[in-house]
Amino acid sequence: MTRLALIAHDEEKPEIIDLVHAYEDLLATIDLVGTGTTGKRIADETDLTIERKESGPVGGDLMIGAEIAENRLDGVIFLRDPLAAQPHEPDISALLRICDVHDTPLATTRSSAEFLLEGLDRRIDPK
Ligand SMILES: O=C(CO)COP(=O)(O)O
Repeated sequence: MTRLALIAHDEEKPEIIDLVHAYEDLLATIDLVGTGTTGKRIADETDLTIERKESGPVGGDLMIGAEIAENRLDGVIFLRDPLAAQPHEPDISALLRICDVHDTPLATTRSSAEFLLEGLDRRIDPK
């Protein structure tokens, strides 16, 4: 089954909730995993089931990165706040880097996330 990680910084959480609502039918067919707070918001505010790792700043980003290293993930949507420094910047950099190492599709903005989801949709259900 296709497995996708969903992560958003606090300023971007409304955006990821909106994105998830827009693609809820597709996402219901995908195995979802998220960082702690993002995952809780998705679980509380949609009908989707999502596995929750730790919160990003306390290791969640690294836990997602570990799944990439194990080739368990087909994609990562990580809506980052481009205007605020994060205390766990080294963990964020590690996650982005390991996506590059494994050529795991990574989207860090709304529009690129939509491209990623459309691509996963075509892969799941070729037309
Ligand atoms: O900080 C994050 C990503 O770097 C996201 O973590 P939360 O989903 O727990 O807020």
